[in-house]
Amino acid sequence: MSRLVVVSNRLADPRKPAAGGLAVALGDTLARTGGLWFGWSGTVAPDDAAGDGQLHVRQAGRVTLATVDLSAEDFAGYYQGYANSVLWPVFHYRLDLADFNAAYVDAYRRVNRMFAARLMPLLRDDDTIWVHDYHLIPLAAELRALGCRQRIGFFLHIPVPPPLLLAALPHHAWLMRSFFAYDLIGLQSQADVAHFRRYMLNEVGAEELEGGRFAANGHETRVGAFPIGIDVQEFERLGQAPEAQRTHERLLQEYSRCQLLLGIDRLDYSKGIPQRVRAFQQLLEKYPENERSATLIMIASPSRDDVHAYGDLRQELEGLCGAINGDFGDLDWMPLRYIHRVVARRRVPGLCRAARVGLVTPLRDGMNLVAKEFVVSQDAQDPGVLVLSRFAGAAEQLQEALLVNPYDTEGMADAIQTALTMPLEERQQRHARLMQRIREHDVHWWRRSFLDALAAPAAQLLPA
Ligand SMILES: O=P(O)(O)OC[C@H]1O[C@H](O[C@H]2O[C@H](CO)[C@@H](O)[C@H](O)[C@H]2O)[C@H](O)[C@@H](O)[C@@H]1O
Ligand SMILES: O=c1ccn([C@@H]2O[C@H](COP(=O)(O)OP(=O)(O)O)[C@@H](O)[C@H]2O)c(=O)[nH]1
Repeated sequence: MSRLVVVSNRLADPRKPAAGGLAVALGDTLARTGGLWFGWSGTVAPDDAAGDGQLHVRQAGRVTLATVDLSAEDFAGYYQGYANSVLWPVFHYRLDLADFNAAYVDAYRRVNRMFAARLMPLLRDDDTIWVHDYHLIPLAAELRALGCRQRIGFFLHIPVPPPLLLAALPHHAWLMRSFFAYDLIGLQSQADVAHFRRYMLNEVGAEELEGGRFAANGHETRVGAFPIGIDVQEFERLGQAPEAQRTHERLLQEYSRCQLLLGIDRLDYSKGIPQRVRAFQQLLEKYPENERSATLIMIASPSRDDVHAYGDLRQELEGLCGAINGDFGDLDWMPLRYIHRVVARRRVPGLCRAARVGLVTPLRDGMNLVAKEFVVSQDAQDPGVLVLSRFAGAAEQLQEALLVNPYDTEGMADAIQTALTMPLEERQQRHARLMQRIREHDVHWWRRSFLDALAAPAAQLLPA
């Protein structure tokens, strides 16, 4: 059997908890298959250090972790710059937040070339290479230029915007053509596949062949939707462990007179956090029976702090939360608990189980694994209700959630009220259907279906 080589910017030690869906999912995948995980070490080398690109190799269970450092200049230009100030906002439909600084794309190319050069000597002939996410779109082209002949698959964890938005990227033609160096491209949803297809046909002039294949300039690639899932069994085990149980019991005690609403996100403008807070405020105004009862716990863990737009968001949010607590709070009740810290993953199931309503309301999101974790954490006899943005990738699968438009404050407040007052039988029915879908399409299904498609002959049809 060929060895799996996973390449991603962000790594996690598969034996440790991690915030961020990509690291969580890849950790779960590699813990099962073993293999090599290659990417950024998370370290920015000081200017006088031996230099960027220094390779560190260590073993974590069955997984070999091979990581490289970045220089301060590359970290700023590649990670904070092109990846998170250009690609992230554009792919999340936020052209207004994009910073098209010409130096960023140079750093992005440089780091992708450096990654390819460091990875190449570690590869074996029969390896299967699986590259992840927007940080590394040109990596396969760089590897091919160095003579790499192994099969290379790519999975994009973030959404694909409509072609005209993509075309606003100054280097879109170069970037999008570099996808043709991959044998297979996986996207999160059918909506993403539709946008990708239209871009390839309209902007690249690619020829569409059978089975999700596209051809242009003598190269061919395949594209399909492979919605990422969670490790349901592992998450259920986590939920039964003492730490999750303790978290659950402590919350029930502390908030015994309250109905808890919960949001867990990285503090990111794509997650619609201020919009959610405004909807909660509207709930308290429009349905005053919730005063002294409905309490929103909002975990907004620190993320990409040095990127401008993230700092602005933090300020906005802190102002909003303070205003709501000031306007509605009393000596013995605060409507909102805002926590700007990472919550250990082992506590997440206990937190979710204590909540009557899970609020997952991004303006745009590739998938959103918290939506799935919330459902799996519930007591099937007395489950909480998931309020889910129709703009999260997860909404294509989780149709039995209460789907909302996060831009519609009043509509969202009404949906939260519906969730808070939903009869037990309806909650049970919705939960059972959601569980079935999440179990069927778990992280192992995701890995298997992607890797099977990558191993299959190019002409084989992709799953619809
Ligand atoms: O690595 P960071 O810059 O700290 O950011 C964390 C991750 O954020 C994004 O996660 C995405 O992947 C999830 C799993 O597929 C998906 O559910 C979510 O919708 C995406 O936003 C990013 O794509 C990752 O590269 C980051 O590691
Ligand atoms: O304080 C936190 C915040 C998030 N997470 C985990 O990080 C992942 C977030 O993944 P998601 O797909 O929802 O969003 P992303 O952050 O990747 O955009 C989920 O597994 C969360 O349980 C966590 O463990 N602690």
